[in-house]
Amino acid sequence: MDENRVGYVSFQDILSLNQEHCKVRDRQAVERIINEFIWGGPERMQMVSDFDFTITKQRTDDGIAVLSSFGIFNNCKSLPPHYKEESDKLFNKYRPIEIDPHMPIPEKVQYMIEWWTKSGQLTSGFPFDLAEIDQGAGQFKNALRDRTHELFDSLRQLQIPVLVFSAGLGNSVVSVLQQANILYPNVKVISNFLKYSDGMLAGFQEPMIHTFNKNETVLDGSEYYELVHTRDHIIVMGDSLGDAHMAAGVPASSHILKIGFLFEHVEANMEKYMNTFDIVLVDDQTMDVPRALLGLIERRHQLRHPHIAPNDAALQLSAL
Ligand SMILES: C[n+]1cn([C@@H]2O[C@H](COP(=O)(O)OP(=O)(O)O)[C@@H](O)[C@H]2O)c2nc(N)[nH]c(=O)c21
Ligand SMILES: [Mg+2]
Repeated sequence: MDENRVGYVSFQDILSLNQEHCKVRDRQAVERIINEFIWGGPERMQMVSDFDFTITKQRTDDGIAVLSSFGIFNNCKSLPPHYKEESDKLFNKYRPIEIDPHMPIPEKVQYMIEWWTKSGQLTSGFPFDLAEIDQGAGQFKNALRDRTHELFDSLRQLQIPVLVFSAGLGNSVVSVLQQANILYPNVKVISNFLKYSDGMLAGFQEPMIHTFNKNETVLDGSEYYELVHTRDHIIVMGDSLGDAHMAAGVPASSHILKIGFLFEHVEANMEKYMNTFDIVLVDDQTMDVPRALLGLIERRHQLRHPHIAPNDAALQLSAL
């Protein structure tokens, strides 16, 4: 990408990337990739995002804790008496393994398969009304990052496919997105969905999505893969280190920009986040940075296709 090319955008001109809480290890690399995105246009873009604490906030204005997608389910009133207790036992056993900094990933994978399998077995053999999830999820439709609606509107207008990846419970994810009115046709949720047999819950549908296969390799051969595999400009967003690998499985030549939202134990985590994500946003509860990037892509797109009316004044360069 030639820095002298007309329309080349320099890092220092993108205001949202120059904010104090926006940490970037390699500004030149980020500048280059953003310019690739701008020149490639919306047709080459896709977005891959984690759900829990990436689309939902890590910290809310009113201090109310946001439940994870599994948390929304576990909170449902009609679950059998010992469900929560048993589920907590599994959590207390496997969660430390999941985040153990010393255990090699292949070893962890076995444990994660065990965890999701046992959780599926526990989530079996009793009736359950999905409306309960809707009730629980409804509380969190307003706990999405500020300006999530604007982000999803732009993605829809630019026809950029969005993959929401969650190793959590898909029914909760879909319910929150639906009730927030952002589950547009360009948005696809890949996650674990409840299965029913003879009116009773029967665990989760295949394929199992756990922490370490939560990436585009699970899409192989699917309809969605066909839709996105030529889109080699990818924005990845997540709040956990593992989320940075969600685009694994896309062609090696792809340009991937990784945005990480860091909130807890900022100092202890900073180095790892900086080494893992291209852009680290510290306690940023908005979608302003991804919106700014889309704004640049959209603006160039409009210059090339002037017959397309600007659809969101807030996304013009002057507002970035
Ligand atoms: C099988 N299982 C996995 N988890 C956790 O759910 C998370 C879902 O993974 P995720 O959606 O990829 O990550 P995020 O929540 O960081 O956005 C995993 O990282 C696990 O820690 C689980 N959490 C609960 N409460 N119950 C479960 O059965 C269960
Ligand atoms: Mg998350």
